[in-house]
Amino acid sequence: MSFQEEYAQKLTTADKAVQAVKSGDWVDYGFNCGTVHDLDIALAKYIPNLKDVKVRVGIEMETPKIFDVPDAQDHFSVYSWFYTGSERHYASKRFITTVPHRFSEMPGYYRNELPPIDVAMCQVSPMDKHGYFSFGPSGAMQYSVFQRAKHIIVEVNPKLPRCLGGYQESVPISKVDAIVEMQDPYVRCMPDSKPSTEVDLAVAKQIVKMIPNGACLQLGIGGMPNTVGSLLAESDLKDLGVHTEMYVDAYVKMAERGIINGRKKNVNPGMQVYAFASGHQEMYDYLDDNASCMAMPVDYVNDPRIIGQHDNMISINNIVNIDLYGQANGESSGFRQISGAGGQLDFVLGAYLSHGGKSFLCCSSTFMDKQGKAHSRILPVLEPGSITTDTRPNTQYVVTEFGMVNLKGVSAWGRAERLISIAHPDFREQLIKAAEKQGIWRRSNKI
Ligand SMILES: CC(=O)SCCNC(=O)CCNC(=O)[C@H](O)C(C)(C)COP(=O)(O)OP(=O)(O)OC[C@H]1O[C@@H](n2cnc3c(N)ncnc32)[C@H](O)[C@@H]1OP(=O)(O)O
Ligand SMILES: CCCC(=O)O
Repeated sequence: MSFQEEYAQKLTTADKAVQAVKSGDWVDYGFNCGTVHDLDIALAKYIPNLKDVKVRVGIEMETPKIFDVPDAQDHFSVYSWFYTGSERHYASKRFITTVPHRFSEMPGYYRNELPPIDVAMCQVSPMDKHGYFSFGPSGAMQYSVFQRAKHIIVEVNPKLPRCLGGYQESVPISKVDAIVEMQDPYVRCMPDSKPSTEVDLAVAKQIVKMIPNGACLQLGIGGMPNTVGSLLAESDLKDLGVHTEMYVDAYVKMAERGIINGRKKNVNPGMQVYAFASGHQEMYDYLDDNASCMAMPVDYVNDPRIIGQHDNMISINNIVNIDLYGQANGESSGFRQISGAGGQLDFVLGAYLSHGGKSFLCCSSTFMDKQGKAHSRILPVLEPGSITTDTRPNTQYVVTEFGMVNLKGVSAWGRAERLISIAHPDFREQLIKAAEKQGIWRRSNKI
């Protein structure tokens, strides 16, 4: 049978395809812009017939339609690898939970730890002449999701870029059980980022000064890494490389200006290596069939041992807050889950293993709540419920608009002193008093 004949045989409608889902099943929805679209609409109609379905999602750019099913918790629950606004805003409905993970380990969870997925679905780009569907910008762990899945449905999106890669970036038609074609195709984009503030720029400028020519970059999710990317795109730096979990818009600008060429990369020279890509249409167009970009599984990209092999690896990630011990929280506000750990710790660890490498955790010194009250992001201790994404010995550079400190090898006294020095001046006295009470303050100027 030719690939085209096999395609025709497996082609079905979204409404029929979702009938493969039974009560009690584990369903995987894809993630990022690879989250299914027409299949989601169909399942939202069908799922009220079912009970106890468990659906895995992550990095949702649009709220899945199943979230709006009436009495959702009577029919299914959602396990999110990484919250965005969708999960945050539905959290009170109690059908969503998060799954703590280190992203580099996730393919292993699917292969070895988790119950096999009963019905696995994701978006793919159109089949190539060899019978393969590309996972597009959302490869990362999709191959491992399919490895033990009992039933596989792909949703073909002709607008999804075909992302070339090293391995596990695509699936052959022989492994697929059903094919659905997206009716009004488009690729989901990240919401437009808020314009950079003076504070973002003050943080970004300090980091950019620390980046040498020939460095290899990882920019994390969120406002500040984004601002650093924009500054880098306008900089005179040379011969930068990319080895990053998440490919973001700023890399395109840097590559088009010739700032990124990967010439100095000692691993995968010349290639921009990434696990998934989240951004806007221009970036997706850039990635399409681009032989200088390499989509790789996340257990390769985020493996700290691989990250550490890159000389001058520069990792830049955002945090929600940090305490005077240097414990950094990148994912929650007390008990409220905001996002996820993703690959933050993978890159913090990997960059430190790199010859000349540095990891930067950044945040504004204060956070303004919805009532307009300012709160310090540098705290005496993390609030109850807050998650320690990076434990204290792993934290290296911490940056706010008031400065940058390096905590590696620094004592408890020294950490408190350094972190207070980059806190907002309005909070420094309060922090000193708290540090005294906690027994970690001595005007010592000792490390
Ligand atoms: C995908 C990846 O893993 S890339 C590799 C690295 N991985 C990571 O860095 C993962 C951890 N980091 C992150 O998730 C992000 O960088 C964050 C959450 C730290 C910052 O992301 P941003 O998009 O800049 O956050 P933003 O400032 O828009 O805030 C997001 C939400 O958190 C809330 N928030 C942020 N800071 C605080 C705070 N100190 N206290 C209370 N709430 C807060 C905001 O109000 C907002 O909530 P809302 O949209 O429901 O109103
Ligand atoms: C799907 C999970 C993505 C992440 O953890 O960054």
